[in-house]
Amino acid sequence: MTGPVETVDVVVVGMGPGGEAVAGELAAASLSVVGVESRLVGGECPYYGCVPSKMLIRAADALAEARRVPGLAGDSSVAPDFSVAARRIREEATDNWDDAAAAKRFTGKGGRLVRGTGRLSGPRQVTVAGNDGGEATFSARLAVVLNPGTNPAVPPVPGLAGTPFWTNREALRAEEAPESLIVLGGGPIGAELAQAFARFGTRVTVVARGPRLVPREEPEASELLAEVFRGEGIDVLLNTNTTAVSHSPEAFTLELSTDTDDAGPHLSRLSAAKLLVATGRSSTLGALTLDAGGIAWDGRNPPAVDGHLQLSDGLYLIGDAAGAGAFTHLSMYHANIVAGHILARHGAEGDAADSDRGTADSHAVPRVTFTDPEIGAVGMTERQARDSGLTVRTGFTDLAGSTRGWIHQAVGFIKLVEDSGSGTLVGAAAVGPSGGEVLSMLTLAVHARMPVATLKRMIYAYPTFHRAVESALADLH
Ligand SMILES: Cc1cc2nc3c(=O)[nH]c(=O)nc-3n(C[C@H](O)[C@H](O)[C@H](O)COP(=O)(O)OP(=O)(O)OC[C@H]3O[C@@H](n4cnc5c(N)ncnc54)[C@H](O)[C@@H]3O)c2cc1C
Ligand SMILES: NC(=O)c1ccc[n+]([C@@H]2O[C@H](COP(=O)([O-])OP(=O)(O)OC[C@H]3O[C@@H](n4cnc5c(N)ncnc54)[C@H](O)[C@@H]3O)[C@@H](O)[C@H]2O)c1
Repeated sequence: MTGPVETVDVVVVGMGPGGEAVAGELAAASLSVVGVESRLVGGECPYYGCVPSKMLIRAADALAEARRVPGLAGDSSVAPDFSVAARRIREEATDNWDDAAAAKRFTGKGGRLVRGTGRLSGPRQVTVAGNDGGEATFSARLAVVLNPGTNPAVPPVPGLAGTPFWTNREALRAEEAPESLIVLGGGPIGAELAQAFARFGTRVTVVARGPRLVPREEPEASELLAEVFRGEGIDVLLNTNTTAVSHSPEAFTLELSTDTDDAGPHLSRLSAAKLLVATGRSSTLGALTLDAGGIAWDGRNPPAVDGHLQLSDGLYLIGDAAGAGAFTHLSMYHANIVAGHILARHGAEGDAADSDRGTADSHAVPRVTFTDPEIGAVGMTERQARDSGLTVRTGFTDLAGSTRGWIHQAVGFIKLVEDSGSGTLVGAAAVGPSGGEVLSMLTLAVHARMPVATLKRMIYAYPTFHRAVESALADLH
């Protein structure tokens, strides 16, 4: 049973980066928009994700750079103070995890913010269980946009539940660097935070279940990162299952089982002051009662959307929850497409504006893992390209062998993945200092399906990091 139903133009459930963008644009275009948010307007990225993690990483990289002075420019001594970065995160980035400014940004555009948990109660109807205990139901004339994001996943390791482990949310609220830290999971969250804490003096061990760090990236990136981590004093345990966790006031203790090639699993025990669980994300779709909106869901994979991100007519699913990648830029890209589609449907912008924004295209999604070296990548890895049936040529160049790489004493590489049938790049990785920035030209090449022949005729400034792209092109074979 629901109470009286209020009719508005658009309801957006989940005000993370994509939700906030679509709701804000439509409200500014004078549509009546209700934005529903159960936690913080802005979502994971500004409070517990991209922004605070990159502030911590920026600070940690400054420490690492200062430690590179010997051998280049004399002596240096570095006295890390985690509280400086923690204060910047608290005061400058998150306003002490208070979203008043973000909420005002939305309401200032004419939007109406409803704080609570939304669920579908009809194909284009949302019922909100308010954070204040009340309930409200909204029927949308034009559209319902679902942007619920994800939550940290917690693996079913015996003993883990109920211990005061960290997820990214607690780690990025830390006021001091712990003496020691076990990071469970070697994906982007685990890798970025492991290196950042280690550079502040924390003794870090990464425990990864699989055979490599950042397993979605090229194997060369995984190998290089493991080598760099070990060189910085971070222990990296691969192929390692955690069979039990216990916690005392002093420490977490993990029982580990490491797969070895020869004598069967190696059993060991590891203790540290803190435990960070970074083993992936869990879906938030269950709370949305998609079936009440006429959408069948298998309870696991995100349901399919069309090119305009619609689950059904006027019901959209965007952002991390749509399953095409968990990146802020992808959530914002979705938001732009959906806002154009809704405005066109409303008649506020013509069909031309909608077609200008296009339909969702995932062939050139860039991603950057902000470790040092930075791992920038776009499109398919070599494995993905081969598995998709393409005839593949790859080109590789070691950054250390380039002039800039040698001057800089950098480690890294450029790897190109070409579909030799079309003579275009379908994927690329730029790993090294500012790898995410070097990536931009490769993202353009993959996005625009630029012929490799054109790229080979381009002039690459000397001595830049991106000039290594020319060597990788010459290596395509
Ligand atoms: C540590 C970390 C670092 C990251 N670094 C980067 C990075 O450098 N670059 C990058 O591109 N991405 C990064 N990401 C990923 C990025 O944070 C996400 O891709 C981005 O936040 C996704 O936005 P979203 O809007 O889809 O979801 P979210 O940001 O998760 O927002 C969803 C919102 O919906 C709300 N919500 C959910 N269900 C309901 C409901 N039923 N009713 C009401 N509200 C609801 C939630 O409270 C949340 O506020 C990082 C993530 C983490 C955790
Ligand atoms: N720079 C960025 O853009 C950035 C940074 C951080 C996160 N993110 C996004 O956030 C998402 C989540 O990141 P994540 O690193 O949590 O997830 P992930 O799924 O990418 O990696 C988690 C890793 O943990 C491993 N794992 C799972 N269970 C385990 C266990 N019990 N013990 C040990 N290892 C285990 C998995 O095999 C996997 O390799 C990513 O998809 C990413 O797109 C992006």
